[in-house]
Amino acid sequence: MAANLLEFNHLSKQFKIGGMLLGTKITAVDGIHFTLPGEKPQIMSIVGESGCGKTTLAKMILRLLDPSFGEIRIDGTPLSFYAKRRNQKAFLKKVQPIFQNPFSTFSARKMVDTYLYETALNLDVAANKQEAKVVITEVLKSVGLEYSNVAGKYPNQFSGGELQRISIARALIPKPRLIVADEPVAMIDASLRMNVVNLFKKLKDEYNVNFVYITHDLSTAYYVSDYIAAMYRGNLIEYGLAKEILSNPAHPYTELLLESIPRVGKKWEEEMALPDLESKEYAMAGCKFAARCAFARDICRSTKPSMLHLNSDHQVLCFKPSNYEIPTVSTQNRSPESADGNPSRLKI
Ligand SMILES: Nc1ncnc2c1ncn2[C@@H]1O[C@H](COP(=O)(O)OP(=O)(O)OP(=O)(O)O)[C@@H](O)[C@H]1O
Repeated sequence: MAANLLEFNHLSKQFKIGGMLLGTKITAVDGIHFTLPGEKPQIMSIVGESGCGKTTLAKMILRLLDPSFGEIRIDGTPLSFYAKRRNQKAFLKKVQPIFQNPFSTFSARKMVDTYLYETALNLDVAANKQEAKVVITEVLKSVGLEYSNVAGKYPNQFSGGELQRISIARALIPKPRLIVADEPVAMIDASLRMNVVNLFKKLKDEYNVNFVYITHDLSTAYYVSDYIAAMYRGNLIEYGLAKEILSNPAHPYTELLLESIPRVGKKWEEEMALPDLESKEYAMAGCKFAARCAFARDICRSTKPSMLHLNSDHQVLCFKPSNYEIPTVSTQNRSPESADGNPSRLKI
């Protein structure tokens, strides 16, 4: 049996904020524990509003940040294996990043094809410039660009969308196992976003490559995802096959996110503005979403939910689908039913 592509084992990342004396800790990623199967290429979207921990998680997958607790494994190998200097090139051959802003990915003073040549030569994909040109021509073609239209040009001679396609081409050069794309379309005109995201779908099969697609924009995740991981204040609140989650969201927060889909291009954080709650929510005793949840009962405020496996393809961090029952809480502690169960929809 193929190893899982990714395993997140009780993964947490804490940051210290504030001064030495009055400082506090924020748990940006909080005990995340799930796996992404590896037998065929997948696109897993990590979705959630601003500040939920998506970028922190992406940085840990890319080894740009070390976990505070827990570990990530890729194809069964802990990422700590790649910390050794002699294994770092192997990591770059296996995992490639695409960042949000293509204009800061490429220096304004450097021709963009220089980056492509460097990647091909440094990662041993090509032995010389001539071989590199063949590889570069192929990857550019895969993202819909001609070598002759790219070579010798500077970043400011391209649109944001073109430049992001060049970033994707560069990431493809070592034929990686995984590409981690953190908000890759956030800086691109709304009308061009789907072009870029649809490329992931095409490249997934063409290059047998997996994608972790990080976005606050569920409307694009909706079309490309095989798996969806929804995050809220550092917690993984729902995870599973995209078609399961999209047709049958189990967490009230995921439901709200799905309701926002028709409003393509709207950033959730623009309407879900509750910044004063943020630090309180991170430190809450119970479910971090309880203060905003139309279904919350006392148990949600007092007790942390644990992951409930609804079926083999779908899990949720919520008491509601289990009818507010948890094995570890005695019936005396269970709270009385609240109101009508008819959600007054939160405005997002
Ligand atoms: N280096 C850091 N030091 C302190 N706090 C941090 C640091 N990086 C992230 N955080 C905090 O961790 C939380 C999660 O941040 P993160 O950037 O991972 O969220 P996000 O979901 O990617 O948000 P966005 O979509 O706005 O980038 C936030 O409260 C953020 O302020």
